[in-house]
Amino acid sequence: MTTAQLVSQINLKKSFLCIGLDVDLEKIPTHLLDLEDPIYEFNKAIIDATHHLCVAYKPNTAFYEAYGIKGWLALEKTIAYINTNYPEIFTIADAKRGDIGNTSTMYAKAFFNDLAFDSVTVAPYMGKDSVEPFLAFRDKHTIMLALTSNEGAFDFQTKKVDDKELYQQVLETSKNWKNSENLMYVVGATKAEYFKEIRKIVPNSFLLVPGVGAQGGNLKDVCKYGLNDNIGLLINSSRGIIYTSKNKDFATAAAKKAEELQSEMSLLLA
Ligand SMILES: O=c1ccn([C@@H]2O[C@H](COP(=O)(O)O)[C@@H](O)[C@H]2O)c(=O)[nH]1
Repeated sequence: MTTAQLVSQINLKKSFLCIGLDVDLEKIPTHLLDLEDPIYEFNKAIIDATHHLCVAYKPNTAFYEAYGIKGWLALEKTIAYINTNYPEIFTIADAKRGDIGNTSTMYAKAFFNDLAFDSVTVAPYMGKDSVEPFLAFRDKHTIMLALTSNEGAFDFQTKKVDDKELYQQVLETSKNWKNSENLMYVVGATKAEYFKEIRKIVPNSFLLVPGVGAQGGNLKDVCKYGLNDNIGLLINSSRGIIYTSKNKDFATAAAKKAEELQSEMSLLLA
């Protein structure tokens, strides 16, 4: 999916919501556990109930890898289900990869070619030659960690390097990499006070913003400086939406939560 197509979906749905599909078997309704593939059945129900309210889904691969081969198959089936039934939805593999060049190429092939995700998250720590293999996939998007939502973000990301904070260096440096127009960045909703500065460095880039909901981030605070002429934001909520109810009504309960966020977004876009 191109950025223009993503923006057009946002305008159509009046939503820049991304729903995180972080499936934990201990948190899903128990009646699903009797089924052949509970993870997939849970996702399918959530997707069918919420696809009109969001523009993106973000499975975090850890929640699938934790269940071994069954988990990976459920991930494969989930992304195929979205691509087949809701091709207008932007898909994000939250895998936080990045390695020496030839290894990164294999990661990129796994998520872009084999699983057919639109995008994958990568860590910038190993630098340019670890990220450019992802950027070489011109019709895909690479979403690089810039300033993360967790407390530990302050351990390194805000430390000064050559007079600038490390996350600023990451943003500025990456703009010069080959095919950098395919880059988006992760910035945590819990770091709302940094968005003004971040928008000075990357005014036009899309930002994937996790941390609304369970981590306490606030949509309005992020939008104050985060929105740009192209909207430029994908706001993620995972636990805050998908685990609203543990009963048989879990999918409609999730849709209700998603609708609350979508309504707030539609007002901010008006
Ligand atoms: O800085 C980051 C980067 C990634 N994440 C991921 O986003 C979701 C958030 O889930 P919630 O349940 O809405 O808190 C999860 O997959 C994280 O690994 C992040 O939170 N912060």
